[in-house]
Amino acid sequence: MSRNILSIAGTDPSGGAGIQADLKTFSALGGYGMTVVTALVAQTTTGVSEVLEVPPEFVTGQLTTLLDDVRVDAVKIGMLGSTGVVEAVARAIDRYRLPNVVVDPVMVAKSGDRLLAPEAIEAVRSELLPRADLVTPNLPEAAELLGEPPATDLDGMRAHADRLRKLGARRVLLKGGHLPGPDSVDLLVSDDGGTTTFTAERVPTENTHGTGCTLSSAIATLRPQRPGWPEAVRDAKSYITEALRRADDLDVGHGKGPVHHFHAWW
Ligand SMILES: Nc1ncnc2c1ncn2[C@@H]1O[C@H](COP(=O)(O)OP(=O)(O)OP(=O)(O)O)[C@@H](O)[C@H]1O
Ligand SMILES: Cc1ncc(CO)c(N)n1
Repeated sequence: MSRNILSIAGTDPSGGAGIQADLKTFSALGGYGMTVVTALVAQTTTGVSEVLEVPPEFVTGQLTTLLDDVRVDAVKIGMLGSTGVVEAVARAIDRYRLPNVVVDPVMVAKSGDRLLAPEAIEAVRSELLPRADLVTPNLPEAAELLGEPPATDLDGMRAHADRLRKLGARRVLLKGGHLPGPDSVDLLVSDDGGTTTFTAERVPTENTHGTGCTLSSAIATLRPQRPGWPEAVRDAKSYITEALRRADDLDVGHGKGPVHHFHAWW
């Protein structure tokens, strides 16, 4: 049976992050990809120049139109932008009992540009985390959600992941890509409180645009194809690592280029 995977996120005309990265990832990993757009973002490998938010009522319109027709097997939630959109998405998760909800709490692009209004962080904390089967923050995002300084080592990451679970997320994958060191280590805290680390050798590339979007989309796509979350995370981590290793094969833009979503095909 084919699996339908939905991305609820913003756009990236350069194709490396956001909805575009999500669709490529779903497709590369054997999912049928679908999208609900929350914001139109004028951005490329060098940064964001403009954002046009989609009104919350129209996000709801897209969701109800789609979900009244199509069965969804997993959801990846990325850039939401505003409190109203966070609330619209939370209502749809409840109304349609959406399964396998992966929340990537996107706040700031790699270029440093904000993708979530500061006042919307509270809505992500109170409305979205309790509805997430898995939340996938990077270290600064976890720190913002907790109102604490970012973790600087694995013990600190464990403490932050535990606290995010106390805020209601069923599982937390805290991404350690921002820590220095020869390895890039992510920490999964499962619904029973058990922890698993996923370690990959750090790839020496500047082309890291959209890594977070790609990882969360890979997990959402693989979850219905694997026995559990740890297996989905393990195989998603292999996918993003190989996509990073092959990123320099592409020739896209003058800044931080995209990862190679179709490395297994080309
Ligand atoms: N240079 C690298 N080599 C290997 N793995 C990496 C590298 N950079 C990031 N990763 C991995 O990529 C995944 C995404 O992590 P990262 O911390 O970069 O996400 P992010 O900051 O949310 O990304 P984004 O900028 O797209 O929002 C994680 O599994 C992380 O460990
Ligand atoms: C639309 C969008 N979502 C997420 C990110 C995170 O990098 C980005 N740059 N753009």
